[in-house]
Amino acid sequence: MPFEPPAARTQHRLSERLRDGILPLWQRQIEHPFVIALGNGTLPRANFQFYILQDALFLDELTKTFAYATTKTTDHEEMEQFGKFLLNTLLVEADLHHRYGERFGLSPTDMMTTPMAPTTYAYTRHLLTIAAFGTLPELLTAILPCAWIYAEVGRHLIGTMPPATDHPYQDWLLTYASPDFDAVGTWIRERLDQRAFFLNDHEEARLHEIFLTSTRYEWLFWDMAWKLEEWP
Ligand SMILES: Cc1ncc(C[n+]2csc(CCO)c2C)c(N)n1
Repeated sequence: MPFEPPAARTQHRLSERLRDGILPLWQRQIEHPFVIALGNGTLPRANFQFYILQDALFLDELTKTFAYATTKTTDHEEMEQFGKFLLNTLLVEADLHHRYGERFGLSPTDMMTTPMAPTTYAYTRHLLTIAAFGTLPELLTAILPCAWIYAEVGRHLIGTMPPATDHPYQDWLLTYASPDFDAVGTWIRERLDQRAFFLNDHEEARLHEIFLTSTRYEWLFWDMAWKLEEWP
């Protein structure tokens, strides 16, 4: 059933209306057993390895959504920012993956020849379809949960239990709890909120649907790595 936004626009900011419309699902991200085990360091290495391999494939496609974003604006500041996100996604994440790849004895070829699991495939098709055919507000909405949820998960995990120096996933936790990473989500929210003024109810309803779908896929991504998802 399509998502029904609340009739009254009680929240001033569109980004807050989007999140408040699906708060229970939002909360369930930090309650997922994969996230809890990642935070307390008990996550089995096989699950983390599966996650890192799938995430490397995911990030390659996310990079392409930023490339599409530059074609949907004439504002130079936005074009510059999308270019920075594109490069940053490639560099920072490649570095994180490279380090874990080395630790787990995985070569870049191992990483790139791993097939996408069903959820990685479905989530990236969702993002790329909107990136190719959608408007800029639709694209910003599609990528917002990915930036926002990771910043919240990072902050939550570091806040509840600062990782010991021998924590196996310390790099991952510090990357996503860093203010630099939080700035990505903040910038996307600001841009989206600025554009919200020009959207009619129908267009806003479409954004609620897109936001819900991306948030569902973020939850499914943890779940995929927890269950080591396979194709039938
Ligand atoms: C499934 C999945 N979702 C979100 C992120 C977090 N993330 C990594 S790079 C980037 C964009 C800005 O560089 C974001 C949001 C992830 N790693 N994997």
